[in-house]
Amino acid sequence: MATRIRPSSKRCAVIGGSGFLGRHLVERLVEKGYSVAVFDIAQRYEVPGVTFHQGDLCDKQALLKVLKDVSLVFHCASPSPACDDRNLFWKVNVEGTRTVIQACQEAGVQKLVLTSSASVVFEGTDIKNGKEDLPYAKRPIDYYTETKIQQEKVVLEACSKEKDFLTVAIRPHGIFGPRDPQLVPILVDTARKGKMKFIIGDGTNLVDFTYVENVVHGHILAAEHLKPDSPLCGKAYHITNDEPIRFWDFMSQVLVGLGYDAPRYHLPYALVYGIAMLLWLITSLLRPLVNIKPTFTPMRVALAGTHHYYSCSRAKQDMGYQPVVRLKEAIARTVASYPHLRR
Ligand SMILES: NC(=O)c1ccc[n+]([C@@H]2O[C@H](COP(=O)([O-])OP(=O)(O)OC[C@H]3O[C@@H](n4cnc5c(N)ncnc54)[C@H](O)[C@@H]3O)[C@@H](O)[C@H]2O)c1
Ligand SMILES: CC(C)CCC[C@@H](C)[C@H]1CC[C@H]2C3=C(CC[C@]12C)[C@@]1(C)CC[C@H](O)[C@@](C)(C(=O)O)[C@@H]1CC3
Repeated sequence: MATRIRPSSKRCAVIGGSGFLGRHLVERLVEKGYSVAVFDIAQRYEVPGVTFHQGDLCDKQALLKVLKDVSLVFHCASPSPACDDRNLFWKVNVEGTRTVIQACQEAGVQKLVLTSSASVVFEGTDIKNGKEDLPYAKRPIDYYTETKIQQEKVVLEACSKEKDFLTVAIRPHGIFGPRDPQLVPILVDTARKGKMKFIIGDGTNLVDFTYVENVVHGHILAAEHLKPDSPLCGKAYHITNDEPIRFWDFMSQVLVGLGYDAPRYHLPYALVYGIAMLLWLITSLLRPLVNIKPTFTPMRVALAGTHHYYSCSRAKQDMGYQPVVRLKEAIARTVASYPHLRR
């Protein structure tokens, strides 16, 4: 019987490696001596020693070419949550992830690390120190979350010691840091439009914001601890900064750091949420005619006005996780990295 020659455990592929998290992950993997192949629909940078493969993860043949000689795959690709395109989310996050699993199994990949999201358990109501055993959201707040739930289920169910294919899911929350295309740019855009004067709710809600290097650290630890006899097989792990902060204090620190005023006036949560729902409904109905993207979506308002912070004790226990960059330093580094967004 022909025996398959196993590729080195340091040969990996990063699907979605051109994105914000993906690129930070690629850079750290290279520093740690991994040989890295990036698979993404777009190539946005170059790193010596990293090979780039442009393709859609829904295309199994394209994936197979890249995965045939790697033992470890990180899957951190997703359409942007802002696109709100249900068909695209299902095609890429659910069907595409099934294709990734099939391609991994056919190519003989041994480990798959998925970037999921802590929002898979978020329904718009308070979560305080949430653990991984919270049930998946029954009524996910948007299409992105709906498909992140299905994606995580598909990946964790595929974990099989018999097939020599192990999977684990990392659930980060509110990733921020240099080059993030979402959090700081949207925040500054909102401030420039004069809409960041208001605090939604009483302003005391605690939230996790997680520095990108800590998220990267969690992914690599997960990959290195994922073994047939380890507790990680087929499980999900919260990775946070382990320093919940008031949502509005975080926003204020970033805004003030960039020279903008901190929000001051309070608006009732229920009122803003109601308006956001109405706007979402109207823009959805108008979508065939015009594509309007409201700043205040129901998801953003829910995130801004509720508690949502998560325990990462499972990651600490099973993989020795500890954040490597504290929040104060993380905010300072992030603010310094956006000189072009200063007032
Ligand atoms: N940013 C956050 O706050 C956050 C929080 C929790 C989880 N996540 C998850 O982390 C992952 C990375 O997020 P990010 O913020 O870096 O997003 P990003 O948009 O910067 O990166 C996603 C990458 O996926 C690629 N991609 C999209 N569709 C693809 C396809 N069909 N085939 C191949 N590549 C494709 C994009 O080109 C992009 O480079 C996502 O899975 C996201 O759901 C993000
Ligand atoms: C207008 C608003 C009141 C203030 C603007 C800030 C806003 C842009 C960010 C604050 C929290 C962020 C966030 C995500 C996107 C950007 C924010 C809404 C997130 C929805 C991106 C996808 C992730 O998977 C996420 C759901 C997660 O679990 O981390 C994010 C949650 C936080």
